[in-house]
Amino acid sequence: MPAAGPPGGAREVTITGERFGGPEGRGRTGGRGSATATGTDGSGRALTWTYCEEFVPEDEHQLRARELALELELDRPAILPGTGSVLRVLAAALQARSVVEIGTGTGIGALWLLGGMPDDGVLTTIDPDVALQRAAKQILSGAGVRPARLRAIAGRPADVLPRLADGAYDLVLVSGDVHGYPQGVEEGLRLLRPGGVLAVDAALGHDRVANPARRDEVTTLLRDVGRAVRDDERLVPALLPSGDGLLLGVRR
Ligand SMILES: C[S@+](CC[C@H](N)C(=O)[O-])C[C@H]1O[C@@H](n2cnc3c(N)ncnc32)[C@H](O)[C@@H]1O
Repeated sequence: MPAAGPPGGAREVTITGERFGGPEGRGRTGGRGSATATGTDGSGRALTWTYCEEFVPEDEHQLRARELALELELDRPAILPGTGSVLRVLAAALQARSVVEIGTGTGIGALWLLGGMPDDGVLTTIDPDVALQRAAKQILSGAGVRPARLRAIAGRPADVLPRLADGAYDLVLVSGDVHGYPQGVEEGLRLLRPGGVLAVDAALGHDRVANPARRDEVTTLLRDVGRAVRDDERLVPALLPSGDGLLLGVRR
């Protein structure tokens, strides 16, 4: 499957596995695919991106969740493995016992996060789609996640987030609907304890955010969210090119 790779010029990338991205989307695999990439600009950036995405492979449960996301044709792409592995590292480094995820999807992000959290850690995951959340719970249960570790709340994040306690969380992942990102970031700041981490998935918007010629609504919104996190004095920011971009901020 030919697909464009990360910024850096013309290139050809062939990745065996699932499709990801829009017209400028990068190729993506379910974690077991073979990958070849030829950076015709000689930069090797596409090859590097693919290598990093496949560096920490996904397990059978994550692959099942990814297949389900493809079958259901979710309007937003699922969290990619490069992003998931960084989230797991963060959860483990923080020894995160309380994590919030906005946008459950089919449970891919949840599996990565829970994989890094201690055994008594609880993930609160919010999604407006009840049926999807039920499917995610089945996948998580099949992966051996105890029910006590999962607080799945079916509802609109705009309604649910204000009910969560101030400063009580180690990590907040903002994913799901991009239009909810500004509120997700603001609520995340309120929910995080000092030293906690705010993470925003898909922050590079299929490579459009970095391109100033792209001024469509979603790209502009993502760019604004990035700047807001970068310029917020309550956060120590970073933007990683993993997956479709992972925007991070540590709560001061
Ligand atoms: C691909 S994102 C899920 C990302 C997810 N964290 C993962 O692990 O892949 C798709 C999800 O966003 C959810 N969604 C739709 N509207 C939403 C909203 N306003 N806020 C948060 N999530 C929303 C959809 O129901 C769907 O489950």
